[in-house]
Amino acid sequence: MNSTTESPSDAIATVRVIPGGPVCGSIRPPGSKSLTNRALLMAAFGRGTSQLEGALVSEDTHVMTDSLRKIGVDIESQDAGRTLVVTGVQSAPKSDSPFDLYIANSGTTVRFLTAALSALGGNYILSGVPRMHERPIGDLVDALSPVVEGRIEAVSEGGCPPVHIQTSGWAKHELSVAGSVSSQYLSGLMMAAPLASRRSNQPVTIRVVGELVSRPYVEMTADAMQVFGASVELQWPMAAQSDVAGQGDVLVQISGDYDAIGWSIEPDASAASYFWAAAAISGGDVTVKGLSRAATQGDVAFVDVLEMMGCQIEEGDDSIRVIATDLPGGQLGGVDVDMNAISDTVQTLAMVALFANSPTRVRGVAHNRFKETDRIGDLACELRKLGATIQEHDDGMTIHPLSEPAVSEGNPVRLDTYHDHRMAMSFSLAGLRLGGIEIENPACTGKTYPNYWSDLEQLIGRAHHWTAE
Ligand SMILES: O=C(O)C1=C[C@@H](OP(=O)(O)O)[C@@H](O)[C@H](O)C1
Ligand SMILES: C=C(OP(=O)(O)O)C(=O)O
Repeated sequence: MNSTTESPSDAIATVRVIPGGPVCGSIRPPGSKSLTNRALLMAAFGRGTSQLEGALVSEDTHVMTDSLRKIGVDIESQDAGRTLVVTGVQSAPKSDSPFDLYIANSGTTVRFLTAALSALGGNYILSGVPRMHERPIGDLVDALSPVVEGRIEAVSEGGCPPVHIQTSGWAKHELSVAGSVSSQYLSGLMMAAPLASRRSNQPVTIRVVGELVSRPYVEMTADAMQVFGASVELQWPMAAQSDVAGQGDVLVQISGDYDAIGWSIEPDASAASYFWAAAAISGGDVTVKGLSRAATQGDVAFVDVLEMMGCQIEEGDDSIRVIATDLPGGQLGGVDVDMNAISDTVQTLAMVALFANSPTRVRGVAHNRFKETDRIGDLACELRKLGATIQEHDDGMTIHPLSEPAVSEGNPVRLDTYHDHRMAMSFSLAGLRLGGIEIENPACTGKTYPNYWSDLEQLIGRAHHWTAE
């Protein structure tokens, strides 16, 4: 076993975070994945040249930029990719054969591109890693099939990628989509709408049939579209109407087009959750810079959950600080919380919950089973390896305080990450308190946070232990 401060490459087999005292300090996470991929898409099809500052450089944004470049969008990269200068295209790229676009395991990329390219027109095949070919996109394809001039198909079993698109755009301007599996379908359709309006000169109306998960991401889409100059009217059903057929539906009306803009992208709030949780778990005090409660990203609400558990939250002009040095009764309390709106932070919360003095019930996240991995079943399986008692529910889980850990420095336990960046980053938090946690394939954080391990080392002030293959 060796100790180094370098970020892991694929040759690194495991990482161990060395437990220690309170984590105190401040950090600015890299740019938001969700905002970077939205901004790239709208700039790519906007009128003129946009400049995006503070962009995320990671696998999920690489596959978006690579795909856009492949179809003729000019993207100039400056400052190691953190500044992107994007010149938009307005018409379908010409090619005799389909454009083969590789989207790895990026949900935003495949869902946003599927909708946008079907509206732009052209011939494309979008494919990714094996897990991507198990992640549903059928509801989006079903929404587009009656609307496109041409054909669109998700060819893997159960309506999953690869996606084959051959269209000359949308022939209609009214669509219905289901939103119970992912909000990215609706976000994709919303962002594609201005491309369709260009041809028809008509506003586009989208109706969401039934439940819609991850609402803040749809609000983020609407906000970002407006920044780029499109007009978006989002109507949320009143609670009292939601039992009446057809009247409980979310309705979106979109008109206008995308202009070229200069835009500064917020730091990633889901990434920030690990640092806020590090304070909570270790009895520390951590400030995340560049985010406030007014951020466009719903995941800043993770600090509200930590507040319910007993942490103190302090908001600065451009920062949020989590203080856990003086918890009531000296301990975190368990919570019963609906995380439908902030589902990417469930794994983070699960780690904090292990160190609370009462159980934590997470509700409303059945859609977490369709992400990079089954983030309910697989998470429960790994937590049990640590000796935790976990109850799995259809819509979430109950995490009991870890009274007798089955892991220690002398009795190490290897945790699988399932190629899920959020598994790896979350497990590092348990490592702040428990010796012997070996996290397999730490390089998988590259999906959204390639420098996670070195940033964590810097914040906690001690090096991790790495083992090579
Ligand atoms: O629109 C987005 O940028 C995202 C929406 C969420 O997905 P779901 O809508 O599938 O929950 C989230 O989990 C994902 O990381 C990013
Ligand atoms: C669910 C996630 O990503 P995506 O759906 O964009 O692949 C995530 O980043 O946690």
